[in-house]
Amino acid sequence: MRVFKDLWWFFKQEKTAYGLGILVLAAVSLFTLVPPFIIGVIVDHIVYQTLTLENLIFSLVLLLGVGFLTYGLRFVWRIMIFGASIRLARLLRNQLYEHFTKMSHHFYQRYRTGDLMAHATNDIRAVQMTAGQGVLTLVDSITMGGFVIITMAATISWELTLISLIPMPIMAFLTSYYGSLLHKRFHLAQSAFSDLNDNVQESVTGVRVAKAFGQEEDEISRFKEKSREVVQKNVAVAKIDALFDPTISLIVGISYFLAVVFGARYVIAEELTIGQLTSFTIYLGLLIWPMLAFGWLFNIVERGRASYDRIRTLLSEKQDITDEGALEAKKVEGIIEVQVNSFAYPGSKEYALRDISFSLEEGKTLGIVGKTGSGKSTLIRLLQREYDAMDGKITIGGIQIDHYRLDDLKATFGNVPQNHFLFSATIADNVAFAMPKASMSEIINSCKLASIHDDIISFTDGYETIVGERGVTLSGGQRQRVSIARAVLPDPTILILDDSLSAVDARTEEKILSSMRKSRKGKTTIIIVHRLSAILHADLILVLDEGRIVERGTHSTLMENNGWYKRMYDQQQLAELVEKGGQHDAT
Ligand SMILES: Nc1ncnc2c1ncn2[C@@H]1O[C@H](COP(=O)(O)OP(=O)(O)OP(=O)(O)O)[C@@H](O)[C@H]1O
Repeated sequence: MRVFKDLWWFFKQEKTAYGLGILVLAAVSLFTLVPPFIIGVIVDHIVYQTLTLENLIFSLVLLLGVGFLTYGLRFVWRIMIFGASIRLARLLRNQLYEHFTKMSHHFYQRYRTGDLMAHATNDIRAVQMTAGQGVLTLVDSITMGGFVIITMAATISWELTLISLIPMPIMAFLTSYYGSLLHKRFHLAQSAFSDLNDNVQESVTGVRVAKAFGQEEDEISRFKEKSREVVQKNVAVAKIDALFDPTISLIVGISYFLAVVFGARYVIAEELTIGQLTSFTIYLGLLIWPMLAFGWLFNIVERGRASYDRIRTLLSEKQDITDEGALEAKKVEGIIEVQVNSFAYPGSKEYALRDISFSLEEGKTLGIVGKTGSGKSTLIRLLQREYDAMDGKITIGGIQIDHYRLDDLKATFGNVPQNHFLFSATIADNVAFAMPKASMSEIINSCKLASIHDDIISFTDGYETIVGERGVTLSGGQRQRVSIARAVLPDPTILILDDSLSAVDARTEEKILSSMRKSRKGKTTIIIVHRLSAILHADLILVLDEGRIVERGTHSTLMENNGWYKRMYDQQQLAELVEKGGQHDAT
């Protein structure tokens, strides 16, 4: 029952709904006691042949009246209690969603998407059940059960009541035992479901890779295996679930047996009337629901507790990048100065960056190159404050980046990440993602800048073309250019292109870069590339290797250096020449 204590904050917040709902529920329990009583009285009238038409009509009207009243009241408590539980689900869903959106990359590395989805659906449903069905079963088993037992004992026979209730403690013991078993098995079923969710999510996302490698059969059999596991674990839950009802029916059956055997003896001894025994057996029938409710209560509460614990654990995950210590709102601008002595990713022992120091005047272009895994993306992640835990400091305009507000910092950067993502929406909406109020001409301008405008207008629906999940209807190069258009639309103070031109040909790349040079005059641009011809005009080029800067300068100074940069540049030039069949480009 601890979950009720844990959810107390919500019950307090919804005290009117729960207070009224519980009162009405109790009133319904009270009114339910009336019909068995009336039936007992009518039976006695029949037995003693004292039934008059007036008596009968009066009793029937009373039965009808009580029937209609409980009908109305049942509607009211449902709206009150179940309505409140739906509001709790909405509240938790919103809290979780808000929390997810605030969490950093590190969080998403630790939790699998499938798990997070399962928490946001199944767990919330289980908590909603606790706040709705759970409260209902708790209140109903206490009020209805209590009222019925008191009425039986006070108005009919306390001895017969005691005898008929003898099997009850066994039921309490069994239901609590089943409850704890259920909790364990439910936990396993839930994690198997999370696993399956994860598997589906990964398979759907990677379906093209699976097809390309002819791995469909393997994927299908992996899925079947996971699916079989989920079924197995859920059957294990269902087996315990299935024991609840028969156990309760058996115990109720024994109660009936005791009531009829001993009740008949009381009737023969004339200590009870037949009408009273009739009422008694009907009351006993009324006890079935509270007993079932009692059994279900364990079930619901066990699930609710496990789910609520998981949700709270998620919600208690601290945001690792916060606004704490930030100044008042301030535009982020000025010279970028980086002094990173060392940085390792959380949980990793290896340093991803070491002794990185450079400065970049506002409006200049920085090129970052180096072998794969040399730390290029890491450097720009630190610059955008995606990770905090580093030894060193990064300032923009003389102010440490963690002294800026996060919103201000985010508004400064336009980023085209390596693994860009297009939403299942129109191209125009995708481009305007960071600036939903952008005019159509602004959207078109940024698409022209990204050299994607001509492609877009060649589609039947032009800018209204819907791109599928992750942009499956567009080619890799087109998707890259839509992402570039999205990043340049707000005309960011600092634009970052992280290997964002890899899928376009050299000529298009040059076209995009030269129009950017024109349109972004006076604004900072950071370009990470593998094709060195893209950064010939950069004001500063850093060559990284194993997390350190091994060369720095402009294209011409680096060429004089005779190091990795020159070797790489010459190699790439040669490769390009070979590609063109040994012909120098005349254009
Ligand atoms: N989230 C992470 N957690 C732990 N280690 C990471 C993480 N991201 C990158 N690394 C490691 O940090 C090092 C630098 O990676 P980074 O992505 O910065 O390289 P890169 O130069 O951008 O490579 P590429 O050219 O392939 O994009 C690599 O050894 C990589 O394995």
